[in-house]
Amino acid sequence: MTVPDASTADEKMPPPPPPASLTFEGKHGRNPLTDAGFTAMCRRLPSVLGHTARMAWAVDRPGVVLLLACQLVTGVAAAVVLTFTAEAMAHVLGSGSVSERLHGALPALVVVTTAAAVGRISGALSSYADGRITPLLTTEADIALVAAVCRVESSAYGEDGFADRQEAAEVGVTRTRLMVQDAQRFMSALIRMTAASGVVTALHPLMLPLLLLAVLPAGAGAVLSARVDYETHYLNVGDRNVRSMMRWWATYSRYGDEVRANGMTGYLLYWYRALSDRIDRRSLTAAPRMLRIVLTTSALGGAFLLCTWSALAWLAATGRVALPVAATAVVAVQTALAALGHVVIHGAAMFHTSLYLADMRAFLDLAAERAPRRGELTIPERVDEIRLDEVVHRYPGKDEPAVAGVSLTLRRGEILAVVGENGSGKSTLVKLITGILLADKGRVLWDGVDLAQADPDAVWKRTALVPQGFACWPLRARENITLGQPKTFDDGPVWEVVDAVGMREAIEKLPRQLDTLLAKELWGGAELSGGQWQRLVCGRALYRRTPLLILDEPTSQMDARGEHAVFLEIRRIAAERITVVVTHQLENTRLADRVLVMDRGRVVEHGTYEDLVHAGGLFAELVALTKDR
Ligand SMILES: Nc1ncnc2c1ncn2[C@@H]1O[C@H](COP(=O)(O)OP(=O)(O)OP(=O)(O)O)[C@@H](O)[C@H]1O
Repeated sequence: MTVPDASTADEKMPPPPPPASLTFEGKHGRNPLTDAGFTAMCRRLPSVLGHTARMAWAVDRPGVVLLLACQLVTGVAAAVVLTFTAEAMAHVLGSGSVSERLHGALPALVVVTTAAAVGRISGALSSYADGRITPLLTTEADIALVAAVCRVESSAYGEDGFADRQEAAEVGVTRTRLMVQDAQRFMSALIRMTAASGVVTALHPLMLPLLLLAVLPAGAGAVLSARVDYETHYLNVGDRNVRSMMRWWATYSRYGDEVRANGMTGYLLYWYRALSDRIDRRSLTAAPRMLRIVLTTSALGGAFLLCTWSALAWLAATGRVALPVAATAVVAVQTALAALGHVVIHGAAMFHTSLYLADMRAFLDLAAERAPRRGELTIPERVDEIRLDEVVHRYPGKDEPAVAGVSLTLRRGEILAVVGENGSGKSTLVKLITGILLADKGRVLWDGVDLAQADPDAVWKRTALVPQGFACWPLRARENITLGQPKTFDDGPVWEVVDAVGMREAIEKLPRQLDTLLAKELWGGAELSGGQWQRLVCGRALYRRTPLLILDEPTSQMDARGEHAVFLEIRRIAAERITVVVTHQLENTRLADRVLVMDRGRVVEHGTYEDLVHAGGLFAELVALTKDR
């Protein structure tokens, strides 16, 4: 394992700590294998088949009809091949000259050839139907997952095990691709097996039980291997989740400068390798178990198979079955054996896939439970007053509330500045005002409507937010402004906000102006500076023209000109809305009608800039600190 460069520079430095050991546990961590034995597999198969069939039916009905028809034709063709093989054998091994015997067998051989050809064609058509259905099915599952995550209450992200369950569900989405294939192969093998078993049983009743014995060990082996594989996957979910996040953070071009200039590469690679080693170790522990399972079940299967062939030889040698019948039996046994083997193998594969699909479905159920269920109340177009009544919010796992009993009234036309030291609860307060988070205690009322009972979409339709950590969408410049509200028929309103945030010159210099893709690291296009991005994000909020405008540290990366332009615009449009600005630039609070000072989740001071600066409290202290440099 490589030790990071920074540490090796000093021999006495302790080795870096390994990544924390994470397991897919938490309160949702219940390994589904605890109830997935062999009987559970048999019980699960019809429901998994049914669910897949319903999903497939919803996305491609003609494809499903084609698939089912092909399965049926394949089965009938297999039965015809076997039946007419028996007839052909009877002629070939019967009495008469060679040419007479061949002549007699000819019609049956023609039927066998035709049925075999039909079977092959329907097999090819089945694969075609699978190829049609599977991509649509995977896309549907994928979109369902993305939509579910986008809709959950934002508090769900902080829930124990939520991210790991999402990661497990992502694997379920990728495994959806195998489900139709597994189901199709299972069904086709089942039909072929039924046809062949009928023929075999007709030849001698002893043959079928012997055949079953020959393939059952292989089936048990496949199920046991699937369990071991899933168990390993289950143990690795947490580590894989962290590893893929680390991978993204370490390789994302936006963070490349920090990684390089702070000498992080060595440690990040150590981290990445340590996690990968841990995952590999678990997988390698599983390998000998798998080998033991395969060897044991193969040996058992081989022994039973020997018994089957010996029994057939004995039946023929003792005259219990006629020679032509014995010859057909060889073909039928081969067919039944192959089909039975496939039934068991593909049944086990479906069981395997169904374990992952179960994770996906369980996550979708969880996400549905976490979807907002607040009520249907709507919010008027124009909001005159937002009132907070003793509002408290505590994040899960925290002892202290982030907002600890805040009462406040915001009125239309007013600008409120919120200040306070790091961690004092400003951003949390903003999230409570917008209904992103709901109050644990107390109420947030928009014109008398309690946000806990209001339709969140109605609330967010009337909200524009510049969050502290904003997104630089890999979209065109235009969509980076209109995203969330693409209402323009021409670019007039877009240019208006571009002007308001002083970005006209920068946008006009882009190769395709508003059409320029702002995603250099992905597909070319252009890149903006940090401050330019922040101006654009402010433009995005201003473009919405909503009754509530909230800006959380909106100008932290801007130059003086940008900051001036943004605050001028905020002032200009303030009469029409309620505006909240969170800032550490205390001078900027001069533009506000009122300043709210927060400390440890509480409002400790409240007034105009002039009042507070002379009040000798926390605000005055913070202002003095900004001047003492
Ligand atoms: N998602 C979260 N989960 C758990 N705790 C959180 C979360 N977000 C914030 N906190 C905690 O809540 C408290 C208030 O955080 P908040 O982000 O509201 O502070 P802030 O005043 O906006 O700070 P800053 O000035 O640094 O932006 C902090 O103790 C923080 O650790």
